[in-house]
Amino acid sequence: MQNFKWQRIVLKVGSALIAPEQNGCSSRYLLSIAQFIVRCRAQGIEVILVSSGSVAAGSHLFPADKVRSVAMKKAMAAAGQTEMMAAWDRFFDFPSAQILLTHGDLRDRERYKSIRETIFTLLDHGVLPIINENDTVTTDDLRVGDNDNLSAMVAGAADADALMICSDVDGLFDKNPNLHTDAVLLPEISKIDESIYAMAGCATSAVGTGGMKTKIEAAEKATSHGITTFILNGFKEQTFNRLLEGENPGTIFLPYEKPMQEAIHWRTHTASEQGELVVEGSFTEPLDKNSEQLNPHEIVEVRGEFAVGDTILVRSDDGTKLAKARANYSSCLLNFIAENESTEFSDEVQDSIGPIISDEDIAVLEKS
Ligand SMILES: Nc1ncnc2c1ncn2[C@@H]1O[C@H](COP(=O)(O)OP(=O)(O)O)[C@@H](O)[C@H]1O
Ligand SMILES: N[C@@H](CCC(=O)OP(=O)(O)O)C(=O)O
Repeated sequence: MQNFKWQRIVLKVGSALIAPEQNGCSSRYLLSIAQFIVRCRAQGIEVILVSSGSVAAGSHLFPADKVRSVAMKKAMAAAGQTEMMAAWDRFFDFPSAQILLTHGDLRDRERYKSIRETIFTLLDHGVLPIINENDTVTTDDLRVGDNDNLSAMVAGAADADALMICSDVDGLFDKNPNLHTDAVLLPEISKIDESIYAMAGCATSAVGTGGMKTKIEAAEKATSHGITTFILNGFKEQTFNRLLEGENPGTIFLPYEKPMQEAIHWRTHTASEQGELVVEGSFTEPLDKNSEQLNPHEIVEVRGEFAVGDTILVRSDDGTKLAKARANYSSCLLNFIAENESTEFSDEVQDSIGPIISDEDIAVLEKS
């Protein structure tokens, strides 16, 4: 028996729970999840719902006998999203709000802060945020691609205490339980490493995206921010009763004892790098204390094209990933000053613009 004390939770619901027959939305499994949301709110726990299912819900509106192009899947998402919102709304006598996001929104620091403020304002006014990826507008470059990772980014943005990923299996098993009858459920994970990822297989349902791999990635993102993460079976009503009784009905991933601060967590797990700065190997530790000392002649290579404000990966010349940082210079200007032999010129530029990377906007990475 555990004693859970949550103030704010993010509940992620997979497609198989929304549209088990891919024939519009079904209330079959949503009722017990909706009741859980109502009971949490009655106990003063704030809830944010991340709901998949728009593609599966919209599927029945399009011919099944044709190959489904990307454009058709986007159309299914657009049509299914309204069905999915309507399906949730039927259960609640409080208002809900739809938020559709892409990775392009979350990795931009200003838009990320704006999303945070909107979520907090909705919660302050008793409105249930229902979040999904904005599948209709995403491109390969802009998408998160799966709602497990999206829900972990949302949990970080919302300062949640717990992330509950509701799926079609009881939790994480040592191998895929849909393929191996002897698979064993792992009730508690205290450290996520390669051995945990090695157990994760792909989705086996027609509607799921990412399988267990993306759920473990989500758990890693969330627990490093101090957010307890669960993988749960959303098909079973008892899952939610047990949670409310303080029991773990699935797999619990314990939070890091020393969670990352919000800005560092965002830079590490949500912002994606637009380019790379390869620096001399001598320029290493402690990077978060001496990053401002980086001088242009220690730059070995500028990779990719990036603008001021983008996130860049700082790598040492032996290939080690050192940090993710805010680019205070565009790739174009950095190339120019790195190639210019004159120290006087680079000093002048730095006097006017400031350091190439700043101690305030850097997330040092574990060496890899
Ligand atoms: N080690 C594992 N433990 C549990 N499930 C696993 C494992 N490896 C692969 N899976 C698969 O992951 C699926 C859940 O992921 P997915 O279909 O993407 O669900 P959702 O739609 O809820 O996100 C399970 O149905 C199962 O087939
Ligand atoms: N954004 C997509 C869901 C993508 C996704 O991650 O699905 P799932 O693995 O079922 O959580 C949709 O609404 O259909």
